[in-house]
Amino acid sequence: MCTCITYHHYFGRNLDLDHSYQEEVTITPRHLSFHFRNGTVLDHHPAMIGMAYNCDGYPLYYDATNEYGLSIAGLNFPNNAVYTPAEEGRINVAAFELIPWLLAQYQSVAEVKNVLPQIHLTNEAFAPALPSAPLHWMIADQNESIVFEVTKDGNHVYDDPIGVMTNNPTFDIQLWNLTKYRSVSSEQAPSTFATQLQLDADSLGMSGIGLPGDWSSSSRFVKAAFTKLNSAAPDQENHLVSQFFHILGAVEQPRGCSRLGDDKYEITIYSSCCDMETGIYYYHTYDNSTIHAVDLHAEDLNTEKLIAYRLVDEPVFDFQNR
Ligand SMILES: C[C@H](CCC(=O)NCCS(=O)(=O)O)[C@H]1CC[C@H]2[C@@H]3CC[C@@H]4C[C@H](O)CC[C@]4(C)[C@H]3C[C@H](O)[C@]12C
Repeated sequence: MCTCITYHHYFGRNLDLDHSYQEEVTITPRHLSFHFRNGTVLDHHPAMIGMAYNCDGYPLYYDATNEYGLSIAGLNFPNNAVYTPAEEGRINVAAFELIPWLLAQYQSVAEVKNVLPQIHLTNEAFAPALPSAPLHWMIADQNESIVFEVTKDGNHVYDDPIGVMTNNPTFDIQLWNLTKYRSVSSEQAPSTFATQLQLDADSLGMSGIGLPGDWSSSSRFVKAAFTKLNSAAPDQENHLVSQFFHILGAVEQPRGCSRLGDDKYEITIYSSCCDMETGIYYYHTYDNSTIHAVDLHAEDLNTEKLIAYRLVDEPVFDFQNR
């Protein structure tokens, strides 16, 4: 499972999975030539930065942001995502191509909103060993967020007024589910149990009782939404980035709490936070909580080959007395 959020001008996600594909922070320069399965070739386009599994020089992005700040993340959507074979006369885009297709051609969510209804997502695999993954996408810029889902009844483009997305069920149900929690609060609430019984508060934070604490997709949605929407951070770059990771931290998965089988557990492999204004991609991994950063504009972007940075994932302790 995964969780994706926007916060101020930042966009990022937790990638929750039992193993890493050796993904890397990956910069696609402006002249990498994209040969899309529908025949379109784009050999100059805005540069992009994000997390990708790089296969033969092609970036299979999980999440990415382009030079204009347009950002997209793919999240698991099992049993709901429906891709079908390419059809003549439609804008066929293989599911693995959606991120580069949009980031190479558009600058804002407003533009993307107009094209998504026309796109036909196909089930073409990148390679036989990499069949298409059942995904849905959160797409954002500095002004707004949307969610794109293709299910058995077609394309859905939802406004995402809270800037949060997780996995199943479909986005309309995730949003509606929030109504169950309409009375939880970050304030110190008065005793309302019954007029004839006044109950003292044992601690702070009690008005949040009722918020889910488990790691299911719909629970993470509620908890991430609550944490983000009540978030208060000093309005300075470094504090906002730090706060961003705390919001994602509220729904991160410690190894052991969600077992997939034998020795397999779902964990938060990495958490990312991309500055949509500057193109700086911040991340930390499961075993290294130092925030590392890669700057899109520190590279020569007028080139043709992927630029990739391996994730730092070794535990490191910074001793203060030796
Ligand atoms: C699994 C991940 C979602 C995390 C998640 O939600 N895990 C819940 C598991 S569980 O459902 O709870 O058991 C998703 C998110 C993005 C995906 C990659 C996108 C590019 C590429 C597309 C190709 O077509 C197939 C290979 C490819 C590398 C994809 C592999 C994998 O699919 C990725 C990592």
